[in-house]
Amino acid sequence: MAESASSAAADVRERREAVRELGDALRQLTDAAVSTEVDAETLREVTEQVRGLVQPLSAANRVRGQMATVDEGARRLRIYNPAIGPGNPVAPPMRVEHGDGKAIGSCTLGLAYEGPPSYVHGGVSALLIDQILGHAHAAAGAPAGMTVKLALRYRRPVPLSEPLRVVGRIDEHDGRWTQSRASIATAANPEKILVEADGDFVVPSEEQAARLFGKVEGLAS
Ligand SMILES: CCCCCCCCCCCC(=O)SCCNC(=O)CCNC(=O)[C@H](O)C(C)(C)COP(=O)(O)OP(=O)(O)OC[C@H]1O[C@@H](n2cnc3c(N)ncnc32)[C@H](O)[C@@H]1OP(=O)(O)O
Repeated sequence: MAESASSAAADVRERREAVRELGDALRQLTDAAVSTEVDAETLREVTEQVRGLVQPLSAANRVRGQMATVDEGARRLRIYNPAIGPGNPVAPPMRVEHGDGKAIGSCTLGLAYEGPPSYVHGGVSALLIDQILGHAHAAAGAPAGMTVKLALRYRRPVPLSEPLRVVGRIDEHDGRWTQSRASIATAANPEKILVEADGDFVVPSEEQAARLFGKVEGLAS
């Protein structure tokens, strides 16, 4: 029994590693796809090859309402999270550390995240900010809730292809409700704030949580 449990755990670890490798390969592919200038014939050849990859992956899959079997609980490691998940090709992925009651994220964004030419799309900045504020709750020891308000000020454009520093912290904590603050700067010039944001988060009540998430399979708290 103990042996089969440890072999199941080893299998999940192995799949987790493979998911990360696939995520890395897909990010390379995405970067190549949004920066390519090859001719139409080459584009169509590659399209056929990529279509051929869908079926093997879909042979066993999950749908809405099922947690990924490679996740580690709802709050610890979400491997397909679109901001930090190494398995999600949409994710840069941002790496997050905690220090001094704050959450600090690092990432470099390529052409897949371009908005104004050579700068980051404003919606991508909002994604990173929302995520870092989630981690700021953990860094401050506050219960993690859901974003109910996010206000961003885009003070200067955020450059592509430069290491970024994303910082989030909690200002006020009152029961289920928190007020928080975040910023984006380049790692090279962390004092010059490019984007700043205020966010309000609310922890769903038991009744709200049951209504929103009660039917999700594999959801560990
Ligand atoms: C390891 C880390 C991983 C970190 C993982 C990182 C995760 C990334 C973070 C991503 C987060 C998201 O994107 S979340 C996805 C985007 N957000 C959403 O979809 C949320 C949608 N909104 C909702 O579903 C709802 O607003 C709920 C369920 C969240 C809340 O319901 P509600 O009806 O709006 O609010 P309600 O129950 O009235 O409760 C509000 C509570 O807050 C209090 N409250 C409200 N305003 C204030 C205020 N100004 N000052 C004090 N308190 C206030 C109220 O008194 C009440 O407390 P009391 O009187 O009851 O005590």
